[in-house]
Amino acid sequence: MKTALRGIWLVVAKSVRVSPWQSLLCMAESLGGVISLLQPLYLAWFVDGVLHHDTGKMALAVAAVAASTGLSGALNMAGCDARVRQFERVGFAFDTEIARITASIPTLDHLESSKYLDQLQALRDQQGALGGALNSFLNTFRNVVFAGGTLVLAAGADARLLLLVLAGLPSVVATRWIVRWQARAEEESAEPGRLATHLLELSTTAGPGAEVRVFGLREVVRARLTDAVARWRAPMVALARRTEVVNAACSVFFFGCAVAVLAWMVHDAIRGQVPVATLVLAVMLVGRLQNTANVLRWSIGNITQLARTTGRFLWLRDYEREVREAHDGTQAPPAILRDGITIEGLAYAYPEAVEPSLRDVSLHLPAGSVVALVGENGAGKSTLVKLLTGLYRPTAGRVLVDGVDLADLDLPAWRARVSGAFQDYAKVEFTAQESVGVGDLPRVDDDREVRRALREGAGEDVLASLPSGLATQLGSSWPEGVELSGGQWQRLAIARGMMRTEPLLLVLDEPTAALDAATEHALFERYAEAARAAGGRGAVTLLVTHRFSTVAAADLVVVLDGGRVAEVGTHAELVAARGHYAELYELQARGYR
Ligand SMILES: Nc1ncnc2c1ncn2[C@@H]1O[C@H](COP(=O)(O)OP(=O)(O)OP(=O)(O)O)[C@@H](O)[C@H]1O
Repeated sequence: MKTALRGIWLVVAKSVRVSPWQSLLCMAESLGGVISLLQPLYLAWFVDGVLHHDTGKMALAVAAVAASTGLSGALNMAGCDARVRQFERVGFAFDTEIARITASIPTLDHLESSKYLDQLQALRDQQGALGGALNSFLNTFRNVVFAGGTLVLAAGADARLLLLVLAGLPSVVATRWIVRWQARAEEESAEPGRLATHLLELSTTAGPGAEVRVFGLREVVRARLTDAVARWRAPMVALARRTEVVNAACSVFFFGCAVAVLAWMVHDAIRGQVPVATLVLAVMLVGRLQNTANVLRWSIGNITQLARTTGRFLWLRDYEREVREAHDGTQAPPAILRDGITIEGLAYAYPEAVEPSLRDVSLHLPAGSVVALVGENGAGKSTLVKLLTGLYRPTAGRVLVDGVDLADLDLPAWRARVSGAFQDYAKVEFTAQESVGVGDLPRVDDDREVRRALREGAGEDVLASLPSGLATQLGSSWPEGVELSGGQWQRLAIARGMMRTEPLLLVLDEPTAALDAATEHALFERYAEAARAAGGRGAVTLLVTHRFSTVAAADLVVVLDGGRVAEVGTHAELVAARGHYAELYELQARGYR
């Protein structure tokens, strides 16, 4: 109930914010409903006038029917029109807000959890549904007003008619089941729905298209897609079938009761105990009373649906607030690093993961140092990088920036002092200038800076190959857009990471995997030189790589193994120690001989 009230308040407040005047006009429909409510009464007056040869009463009844029909028709039309318009505008306002909230959640954890992804999928699947929630509320409001009026009219005509309200109760109870089935069906559909979207992407986008064809996966993908779509639709189809059966049973029960009550009243009318006008009114009201039962049913259904839809939105909003509050640090990051970054007992487990991916990691990354992070696939390197950049919240332990806990720092301000290139780099399909320039938004239009970043990020060749230079639109799906190779996209991502000139933490998480070993080595040497030259700022440069030739140039090498720190030292120290690092280094060196 509390969720439903919160949901109603949410949609009504949004509607008023979008347009107070249209919101008011939407209510005109309910007023029209109230006016038309009294029509059976006018008909009863008319019948009474006929029976008692009272032309005045007949004329009054006709005038009342004509006036109420005209007025309620006009109000209905105006209200309905306003409602349709308002419903779209409110839906759009909510969809925009969902996009804003999703993008502004400062961490990435929610995008790694299937529970959160299912909720987001349900919100995305039901695009415009929050506008529909306003519609549901307005319908419910109109229906409840109408139902209440009908009940008053029925009670005034003959109390036995109220028995028909009881006859409608099974359908009200059934609605609660239907709503529950509906919720379960939506939940059951969410995961296969995501799978179907993923498979559709696999079979219709160019990127995975090559592997799908080379490995002959078309049939497998098609079969899985058919299965996923079937699993996606099946709960809904089953729900529709069950709902129809239950509804039909409820209608049969109601009409059985209605026939019995009317027969009872006819019996009394024959004996002169019930006036004919009342009988006419009763016949007219039977349909409306069934409607009243349906209305109550729909209202429960509508409000529960509204509560569920708005509940997902409120969940998203609350989640964003919760994440923001968990990162409520306000301290500004230091202008320069003096001590460096200290990691104390850090652990991280991905949402729903059984085992933590990082545990008990303690390290000191001295100010001004170039640190190489190595380890086999799945050792936890990228996870550590994301914790240092504040993209994940540690499960345990902390990260200290010059002695200040990262949790106490203002997260956006810390992010503004972090730069780099990531393993899952983004293909930003803007112009080349913007694609690189967004690495430092205030200087996105500064083409000298963009060219410098391209130079430092080994992206000059890419620029030279673009037909309109920095003005070239990237991405073949856009008009005159140019597609780039994987390595070219990656170089642009590296250049983007070079846009900020004063980072305190520069992260290079395997940004060079698509480059040859010599280019990677040269690039890293350049980073290391630049980092040492900028030693006054104390920036820490963190390079994640699998190439040991590159690692040798680092001041400090950290070896991760199974989520723990296995070794720490300089390249020379670790080779001399003849441990895991020396073994991996020797293996790779042998490969090059
Ligand atoms: N989104 C995720 N959800 C659950 N587990 C994850 C997720 N991402 C990574 N992991 C797990 O965390 C562990 C560490 O992964 P991480 O990506 O940090 O390794 P890595 O050392 O960077 O590997 P690679 O060299 O392959 O990039 C792995 O066991 C991986 O399965």
